[in-house]
Amino acid sequence: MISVAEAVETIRRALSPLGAEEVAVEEAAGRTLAAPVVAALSQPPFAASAMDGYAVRFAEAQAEGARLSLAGVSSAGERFAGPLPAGGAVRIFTGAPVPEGADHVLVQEEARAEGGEIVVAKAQAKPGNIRAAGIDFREGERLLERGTRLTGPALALAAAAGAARLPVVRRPRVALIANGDELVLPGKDLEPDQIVCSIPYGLGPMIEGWGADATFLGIAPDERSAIRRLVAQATDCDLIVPIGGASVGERDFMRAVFADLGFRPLFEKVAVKPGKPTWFAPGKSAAALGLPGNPASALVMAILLLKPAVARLLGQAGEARLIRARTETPLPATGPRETYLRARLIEGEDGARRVAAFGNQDSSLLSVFARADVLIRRPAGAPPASAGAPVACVAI
Ligand SMILES: Nc1nc2c(c(=O)[nH]1)N[C@H]1C(S)=C(S)[C@@H](COP(=O)(O)OP(=O)(O)OC[C@H]3O[C@@H](n4cnc5c(N)ncnc54)[C@H](O)[C@@H]3O)O[C@H]1N2
Ligand code: MOO
Repeated sequence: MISVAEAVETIRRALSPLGAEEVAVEEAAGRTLAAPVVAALSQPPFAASAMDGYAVRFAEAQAEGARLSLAGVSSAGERFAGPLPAGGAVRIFTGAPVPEGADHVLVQEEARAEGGEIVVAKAQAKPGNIRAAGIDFREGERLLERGTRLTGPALALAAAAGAARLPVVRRPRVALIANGDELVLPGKDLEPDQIVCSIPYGLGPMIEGWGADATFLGIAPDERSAIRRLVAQATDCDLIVPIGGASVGERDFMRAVFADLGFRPLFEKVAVKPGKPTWFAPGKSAAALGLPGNPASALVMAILLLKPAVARLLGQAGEARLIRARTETPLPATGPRETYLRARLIEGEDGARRVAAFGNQDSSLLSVFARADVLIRRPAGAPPASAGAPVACVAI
């Protein structure tokens, strides 16, 4: 059995980033850059006032009571024509170009207008209140790297730098296939021995949140031909995620059907709890990542393996950021599999973060999963941890 880290590495090696397309900046939220954003202009393009007041020469405006003659106005959008005359001041507004020759903006609260003159009402300590041209970024500067997920602030930066359209990676298409004679869609009356198929309704939004499109193709009964029919519908997908039927039971057909269809298994079990019967098999045009049928196992493995798979297709670095915290409760020793415990973070008043694992970690429990915000990661073969011990957590 391979470790989670090896499984992630295997998946990353087997998949390659998808092609690019161009979208308008207002359409690009949540997309991933396929090429760096390079500034087409400098920001600010000119030295700009940071305050409303008067553009002056510091040396002429330093002393309280100094008088300067008002030479004109510089507004945001319309600059004062010409340089600042000797002994002069230019009325200026925040964001307006600073006239040539001025090296200070006297804020209006520290000045008095008297007829055509400005009187300095408070001695000035040092020149300031001017934003130099290009302090945010300069033309030609590389601002955002390829593989960056476009957040609001990143898009504001791209727009400020003159990018009206952006090269982004095509959204990966992920198909979900449920499997099991016992499963029915939500809202249907249950016959005896049936349960509701729930996992796709959790995976779909998670996948969309990672930047891919998810389609639930339906439930295949435990029958090879039915599974094959659903797989055939996933033709234009990049990833197929069969759920359940992954284990060793006589009716666990998933891996076998995919193998028959030419998908080449690279791993069939992972040394992790929950989620051991997780498998990965790249095919000709798509790769299959099979998740276990137990709901918590499926969702844990989606976070640990499906998320990095989507990140790889998007050309992202995809390193999971770990959250450090101290465990609120003692934790048992782990067995030979790396173990992930559903848990809740508690922000301590002292700024120290604590994390409380739920008491029941059964891999069928969605009631616990829905209340969890992190997974505590315990290494394989770890000894018991006492309350207060530091642990690493993965965000859900
Ligand atoms: N003898 C062994 N038995 C099992 C082993 C093992 O190593 N030896 N592994 C166990 C582990 S660990 C897991 S996890 C499960 C997963 O098995 P499968 O992937 O084959 O899952 P199923 O048997 O199809 O289903 C398990 C469980 O989950 C329910 N399920 C399935 N799909 C859905 C869905 N879409 N929505 C909600 N619930 C679903 C299903 O009804 C079962 O209750 O195997 C252990 N057994
Ligand atoms: O790994 Mo299973 O996923 O332990 O319940």
